[in-house]
Amino acid sequence: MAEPLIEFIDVEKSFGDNHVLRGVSLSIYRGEITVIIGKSGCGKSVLLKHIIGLMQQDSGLIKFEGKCTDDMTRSEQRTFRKKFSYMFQDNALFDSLTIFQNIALPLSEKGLFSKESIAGKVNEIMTTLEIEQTASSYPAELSGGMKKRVALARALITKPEIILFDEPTTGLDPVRKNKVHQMIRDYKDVFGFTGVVVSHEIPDIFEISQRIVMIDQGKTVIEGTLDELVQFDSDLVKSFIQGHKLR
Ligand SMILES: Nc1ncnc2c1ncn2[C@@H]1O[C@H](COP(=O)(O)OP(=O)(O)OP(=O)(O)O)[C@@H](O)[C@H]1O
Repeated sequence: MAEPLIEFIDVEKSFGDNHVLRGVSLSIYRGEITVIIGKSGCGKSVLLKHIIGLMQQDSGLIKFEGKCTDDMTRSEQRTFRKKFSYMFQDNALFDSLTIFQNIALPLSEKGLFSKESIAGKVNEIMTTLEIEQTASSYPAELSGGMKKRVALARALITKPEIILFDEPTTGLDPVRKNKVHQMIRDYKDVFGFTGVVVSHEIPDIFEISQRIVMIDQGKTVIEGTLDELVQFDSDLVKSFIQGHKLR
């Protein structure tokens, strides 16, 4: 099998007495969508934050393309992390910017595009996500579902190589939820990005993922394809894939 793009080996993380990650090992492969599932509070968001460098593990190794992050210079880590885009669970939109400006921000920060080119890209993605009518609104004026789509547009606008999605469809109605899943799949087919998705949308999310990682009690219970998961003889795994949302 190909070398993982991102690899966790026995990663541990505690917050005071709260031992959240107790030895998480997993592999993320290039061009695949990997979904991370597990009970609420088991450490899925914490895991994503380790990938993007917002948190540092207490022990264990995190590798990017075979190289330990601990052995990288800060500049090497920055270079790798520039390939990432992150869609936060709380959307993390800037309240003082309009929706248009929020979506345009990652492009204008790069300083590589003309105003016209940025406007074209932003308008295109807003149309695809059916939020074009919100361009001059502010985040506080939008519903939760609309804010999700704005955050999704902002994560996709730079066409990043790796996108981390933290519950991209929470709070959306079933039609919009399917649309977002479909969009993630379509974008992956067109741009070939690598996706890591934390989701409670089981089993719907399995339709767009090639690899599933399940975390329980701070450890990886299983990782593999849906077929491999189905074969796995564990009541916990079975109840998850049968659609129980163990919240
Ligand atoms: N910055 C932090 N400081 C202290 N504790 C934290 C911090 N971030 C997360 N935690 C704790 O880590 C645990 C795991 O949180 P996390 O948000 O990763 O769970 P999750 O699996 O993503 O949950 P959910 O499915 O509900 O979003 C929780 O007990 C949380 O309180």
